[in-house]
Amino acid sequence: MEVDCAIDSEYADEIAALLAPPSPQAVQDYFDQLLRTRKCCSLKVEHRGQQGKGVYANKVFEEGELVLKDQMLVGAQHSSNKMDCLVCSHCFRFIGSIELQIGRKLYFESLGFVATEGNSHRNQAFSHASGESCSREMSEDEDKDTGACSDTDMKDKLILPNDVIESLMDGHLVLPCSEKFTLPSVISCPGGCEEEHYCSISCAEADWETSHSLLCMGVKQDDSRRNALLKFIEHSNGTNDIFLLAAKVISSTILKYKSLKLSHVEDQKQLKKSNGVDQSSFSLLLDAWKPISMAFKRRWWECISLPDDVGSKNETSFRMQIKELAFKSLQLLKKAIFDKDCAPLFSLEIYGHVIGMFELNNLDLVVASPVEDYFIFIDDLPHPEKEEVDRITRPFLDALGDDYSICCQGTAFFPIQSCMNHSCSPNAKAFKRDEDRDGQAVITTMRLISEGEEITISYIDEDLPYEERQALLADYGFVCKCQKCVVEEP
Ligand SMILES: C[S@@+](CC[C@H](N)C(=O)[O-])C[C@H]1O[C@@H](n2cnc3c(N)ncnc32)[C@H](O)[C@@H]1O
Repeated sequence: MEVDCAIDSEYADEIAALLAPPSPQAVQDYFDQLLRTRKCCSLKVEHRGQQGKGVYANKVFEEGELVLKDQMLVGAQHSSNKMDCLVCSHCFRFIGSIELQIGRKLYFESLGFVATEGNSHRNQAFSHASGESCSREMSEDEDKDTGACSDTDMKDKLILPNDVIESLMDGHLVLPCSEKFTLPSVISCPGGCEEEHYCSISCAEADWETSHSLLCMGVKQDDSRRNALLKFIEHSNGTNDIFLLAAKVISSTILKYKSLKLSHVEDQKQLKKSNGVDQSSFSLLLDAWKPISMAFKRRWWECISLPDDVGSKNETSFRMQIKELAFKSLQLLKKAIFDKDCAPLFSLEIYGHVIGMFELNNLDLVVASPVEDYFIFIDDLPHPEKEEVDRITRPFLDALGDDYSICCQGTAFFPIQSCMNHSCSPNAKAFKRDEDRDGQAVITTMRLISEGEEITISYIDEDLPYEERQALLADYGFVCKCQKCVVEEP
C-alpha cells in the first residue's frame, strides 16, 4: 500500500503551525493556569535545562505524601477489558453492582469470550510507568484458611446455570453483604449506544460534549457515519486499540473548535460584524488544539520501539508497516468524522504525532476492582458468619476463578504527569491508594523532596541493570544521565 496523504501536502503550512513547539512563555502560561484550576499550587511546570519541561516542587514534600492527582485529557479502557469490568466511560469508576459485575463477566464467558489475564494491553510500549499491581495478593494464611485462592491453578472453572447468571445481572439475585459495596447506577449513553456507560448524568454529558457525540454508534447517529465508525472501530480492535484514543483526540479537537466558533460567531453578531469568522477559523483550530500542542511528541512510526522479533535489518520495513497501518486507520476515521474546517487534523503527520504522543507519555490506566474487595471482605468475616456467607458466595468465586480480581485496565494521557521527567532513582511514583477508585493518575513521593527540587518518576523498572535500563530508555529517545546512571556507567 502506498502512503500518500493528500491532506499532508495541501495543508502543509497549517500542519507545521499545529506541530510547532509552543514558546516557553506559552507553555508557562498554559501550565500555570492548569495548575491553578486544578488547585495544585505546590507544583510548577517549567522548561529548565536540556530535558524540556519538568515538574518542580513549590514546597517541601514529606516521604509518602500525595504530590498530584491528575485528571486525564484523554483515556480509554482496553477493548478486551470491557467484558471483565463495567466502568464509567468518562471517569472509569466501577458502576452497577457487585452482582452485575460478576454476572456480566460470567455471561460473556458463557458466550465464549475469554477473560483477560493481567494487562490486556496489546502494545506494552504505550505506557511507561505502570500503575500498581491490580490484584492485592492474599496472605498465605488467608489462602490456607479459606481456600479463597486455592483454585488459582484450576483450569476448569465452575459453570453456573444461565438463569443464575441472568438473575445476577437483572438484580433478582442479591449476594450477602454486597450492600457494603454499593456502586453508582448505570447511566446509558445519551446517543443510545451500547458501548459506553456512565456513573452519572454529568459524566455522560461531559463525555458526549468532549468527544463521544462524534464517535457514538447509537441510534441517534446517521446511518452512513455509523457504518463508517463501525469499520474504523473493527479495524482498531483488530490491530491496535490506541487508534480509538487517537480518534478521541481528533473528535474532541473538532468539537472544541465548533464550540469556539459558535461563541466567536455570537461575539461577531453582537459587534454587528459579519465577515470575521473565516479569517480566524484557523486560529480557533489552534486554540482548540492547544492542550495537545503542549505535549511532547514525535511521529509514531519513528518512536515506536522495535519488537524483540524484528531485527535491525528489518527496521525500515517494520517502520513503514506501522506508518501504513496508521494511514489505513486514518482513512477509516476520515470517512466517519471528516470536518472540512478541521481538515489538517486528518493529515497523517498529525495522526502519527498524536499516536507518538501516547507512545512517549501515556500511563497505564488502572482502577482496582470492588469485586476483589468484596471477596476479600467475605474472607475476613468472623466465624461463623464467614462460613454461612461463604456457602452462598463460594460457587460464584469458583465460577470466576483467578479472574475474580481483574481490575479496569486501559491507557491514558495525563497533562501534568506527562511533564514529569525520568530518573533511575526517582523521588516519586505512580501509586494508587485504596481510596483512589477512578481513572486519575496518582503520584506519591518516595522520599522527602525539597522546595525547588524536580519531581521525577521512573518510566521503566529502575532496579534493572544499567545496560538494560539504557536500552529501554533509548525507546524514549534519550540517554539517562541521572546520578545512578553516572555512578553505574561502565
Ligand atoms: C513524558 S515526557 C517528559 C516531559 C518532557 N520533558 C517534555 O518536555 O514534555 C518524556 C520525554 O522527556 C525527555 N526526558 C525525560 N526524562 C529525561 C531524562 N532523564 N533525560 C533526558 N531526557 C528526558 C525525553 O525526551 C522523553 O522522551
